[in-house]
Amino acid sequence: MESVCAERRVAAGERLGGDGALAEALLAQVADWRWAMDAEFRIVRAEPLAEGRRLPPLPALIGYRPWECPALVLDERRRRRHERLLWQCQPFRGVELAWRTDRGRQRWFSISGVPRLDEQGHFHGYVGVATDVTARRRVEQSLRDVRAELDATLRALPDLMFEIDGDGVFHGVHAPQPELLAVPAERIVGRRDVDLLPPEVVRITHQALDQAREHGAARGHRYRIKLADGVHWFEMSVARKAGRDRYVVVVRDITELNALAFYDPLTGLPNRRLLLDRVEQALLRLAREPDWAALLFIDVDDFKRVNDTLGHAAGDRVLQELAQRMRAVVRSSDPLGRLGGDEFLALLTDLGTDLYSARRTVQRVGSQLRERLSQPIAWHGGVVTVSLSIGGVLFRGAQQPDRLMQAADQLMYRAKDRGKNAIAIQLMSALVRRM
Ligand SMILES: Nc1nc2c(ncn2[C@@H]2O[C@H](COP(=O)(O)OP(=O)(O)OP(=O)(O)O)[C@@H](O)[C@H]2O)c(=O)[nH]1
Repeated sequence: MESVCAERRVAAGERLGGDGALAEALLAQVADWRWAMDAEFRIVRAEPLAEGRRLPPLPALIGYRPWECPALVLDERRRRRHERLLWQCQPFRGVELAWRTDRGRQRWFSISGVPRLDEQGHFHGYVGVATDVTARRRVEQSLRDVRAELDATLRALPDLMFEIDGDGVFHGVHAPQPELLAVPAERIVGRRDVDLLPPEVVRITHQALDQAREHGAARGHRYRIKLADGVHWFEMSVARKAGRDRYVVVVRDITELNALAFYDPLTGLPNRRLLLDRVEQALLRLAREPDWAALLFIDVDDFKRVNDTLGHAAGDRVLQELAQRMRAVVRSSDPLGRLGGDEFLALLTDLGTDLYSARRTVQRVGSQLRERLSQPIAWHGGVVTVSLSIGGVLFRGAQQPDRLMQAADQLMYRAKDRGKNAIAIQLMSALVRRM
């Protein structure tokens, strides 16, 4: 069947050959040089189709089979396929082979050929043309290089990556650490974020998408999600894909960074920054409520002595143990944290509307803190015992955080002045008159 087609093509060539100059001109438009092979597949002719084309030295091919010619580079797989076609006397097109030039560079040619058959159908070799496809091969190679570089970059990044459209439908997922996914990767593509993620995460995602739709990119959108090993914090960055309502979303696990930025590494309590932020948030809420609240400034007595007599490591151990005991006394919903050194702060909220019972609660929490925290702490076969001085300021309504802190600090010093291991409680309104 193929050889019948080939014969037809040869016949057509002959008809065109009637107007040889036209056929030549046409051929020169689509190819760079032509060649002929004998029945043993040896190249017997190789010549340019037009003057002035920069071609490798074509005579270098003469007398060789393509796969034996030193100038041509044909890998084994391609060689076998090509040789098989020739042995079957099949026409072929678009076989690409490399030509190594003397300057050590490669040029690529796409070769097409048809068998030469005589009237009895006897095979006499091949004729064909070749086209320089080096430019296209170089573009393909640089695309492959870009792709390989992107792949390597992706593999080096620990971040989760998603492709999502403006309606929140996922079109792709890249998860080098699958344990960070809230939903297994194979269940994500083709589904909407609202069906997979908690509403708060969906809200933050759409905020980021809206921003990226308008400005091209969005950064720094943070959210938390509960995974198998606990709560993780993530930061999301989004970039819009050119000209489409499609977005690349990069999600970084910032749980550890977050912990470093907001938690005291020694005690695990909120650090000064997070603590003051939480206190400010709570004060905003309390300003609209009738309930009393109290800010406690807690300072360890003679803590320097622990460091000086038992060493810094003993001091660290004491601070860790005190923090744990404080956490057990103060309600978990109330802000508690380490201000620095041996100073801690707790905000007791929702103490009710009755001043007398609010004051009694503050007194009770203060006593519990002093009682529990002064229990001996084991250290290298012995024990360490410390006491606390606490200043407590009772307030309600709108308050300025720094004024409250200042008042609680003053009261803590009043407790120290009374010989330490004491608590001093006062109403903010009474203090303000004297401040
Ligand atoms: N081990 C340890 N010591 C710390 C840390 N941060 C601060 N300190 C020490 O805590 C001590 C705090 O001492 P002060 O509050 O000035 O004084 P004090 O000895 O507690 O005396 P009073 O406050 O008057 O009862 C200093 O010696 C600091 O070096 C820490 O993270 N670990």
